[in-house]
This record gives sequence, structure tokens and C-alpha cells, in this order.
Amino acid sequence: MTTSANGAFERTPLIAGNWKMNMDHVQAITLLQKLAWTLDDAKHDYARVEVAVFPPFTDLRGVQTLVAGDDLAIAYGGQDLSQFDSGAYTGDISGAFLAKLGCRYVLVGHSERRTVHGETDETLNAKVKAAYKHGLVPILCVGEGLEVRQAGTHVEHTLAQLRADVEGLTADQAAQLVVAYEPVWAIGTGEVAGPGDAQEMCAALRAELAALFGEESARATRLLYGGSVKAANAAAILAEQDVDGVLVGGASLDVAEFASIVRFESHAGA
Ligand SMILES: O=C(CO)COP(=O)(O)O
Repeated sequence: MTTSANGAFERTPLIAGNWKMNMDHVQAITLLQKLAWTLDDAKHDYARVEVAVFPPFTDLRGVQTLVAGDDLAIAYGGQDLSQFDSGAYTGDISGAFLAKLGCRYVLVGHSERRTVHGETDETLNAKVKAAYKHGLVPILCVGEGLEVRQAGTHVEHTLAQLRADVEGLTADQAAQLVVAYEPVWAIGTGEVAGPGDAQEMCAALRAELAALFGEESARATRLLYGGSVKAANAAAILAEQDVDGVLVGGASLDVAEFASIVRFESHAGA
């Protein structure tokens, strides 16, 4: 058992499950119900460790209904949002719609959005601002690809993304922000960055946030690690001082595995 994960829990740990393009609206309900039952059985304290899921857009109405109907403490959010409020943007989803569905969070700039959809830092900065405008907390994803990691410039690369994507925020907004460090080479590959790698980047991100927004703001910002997180490696990563949570892809689709990650304190140090 660790007593010191995330310092003295100065920041509430956030365990987030990004379902990506998996689970239709029927499957989503089953998955979420099982997750809630499993965490209830384990008497999970949501105030101590926050849990959020990021289902596809088509699932969100069903998720909202289940969460409200069963009074679940699991938060949820969209996997993306438009930088615009409304209008002729076929296929896009406004932050206003997500807020109306009870979303607390929204992912912004996941590497799959950056690469598959060519989203630029300029667009992502606009999306981060759109999230705040609609009362959503953005989970801004940053991180380097394999070539950058091999060249040894991963810290500069990731900090440059951060600077561009948070430009123009207030210190209060930056304090609310969640930043997820997701090295692209570790996503869905089984290749996990070591706890030391996660800590190195999260410390650098926090220092950069302190330089931009002040120490007090940066102390509040939650920093997550994402990339091949499993129950077996989560506790060691979460024990790092500047790592305040994890953003889980594949393993979030397996209830037992994800619940075990949420319960990382019960097997920390094991
Ligand atoms: O991209 C991720 C979460 O957003 C990580 O995905 P995996 O956990 O499947 O590597």
C-alpha cells in the first residue's frame, strides 16, 4: 500500500477510460453498468479517486440516462469537440451539446485526432478555449512520436505542443486543465513508457505550466499518463509525484482490468 501516491493527494487522481471507436450504444450501457457494479462491490470512494469514461458520441445520451437514473458517480465526456459553437460544420459536435448531455470533460488533441484528422495546434488551441466556453474541462493530450523520442527531443517537442495549445488561457483555466502525456509510440503497442519516463515528462509539463501561469495554478493542474496502461503497471506509474492519473485505451474496455486500475491503491507496491 502506498501512502504517498501523488504526494499527499494534493490533486484528486483521475482514472479515465477512452473507449475510442468501440462499443455501440447498447454495448456501452452494459459496460458502464458492469463497471459501476464492480466498483460498488469494491466500495470504491469516488471522492478519493475520480473515474471518467469517454464513449463515442452516439453512446452519450444512453450514458447520461444511466448515470442520472442510477445516480452513478462516474463522470463522462466526449472524445472531441468542435472549435465552433454551431452552424454549417457537417459531422462536428459542439461543446454546447456535450455540456447539455452532462459531460464534465472532453478530450482535445488525442494523437489519433492529430494524425488521422490532421488537427493542428492552432485548431486545438481553439478547441481548448471552446471547451471552457461551454463549461467543459478539456483533457489536452500531448506527446511525441517514436522518431522524436529516438532523437531525444521528446521534452522540447511535447512542451512546444503544450505552449501552443494553452495559449491565451487564464491562470484559473490552467488550474482546471487536465493534460495527458501520451507518447504515440506507447499507444496500443504494449510498449509502456516507464514510470520514470512518465514522471520526467509530467515534471517538465508542470514546470512549463508554472512558468506560463504561475506556481499556484500549476500545482492544481492534473497531469495524466496514457499509453498501454494496464492493471499490472498502473500503480507504479501513479506512484510518481507529478502523475495524477492515467488515460486508458484498450484496457478500459475490460471491466475487471479497468476497475483494477481504478483501485490501484489496493495493489500499489505489490
Ligand atoms: O490512447 C490511449 C488513451 O487515450 C492509450 O491507448 P492504449 O491504452 O490502448 O495504449
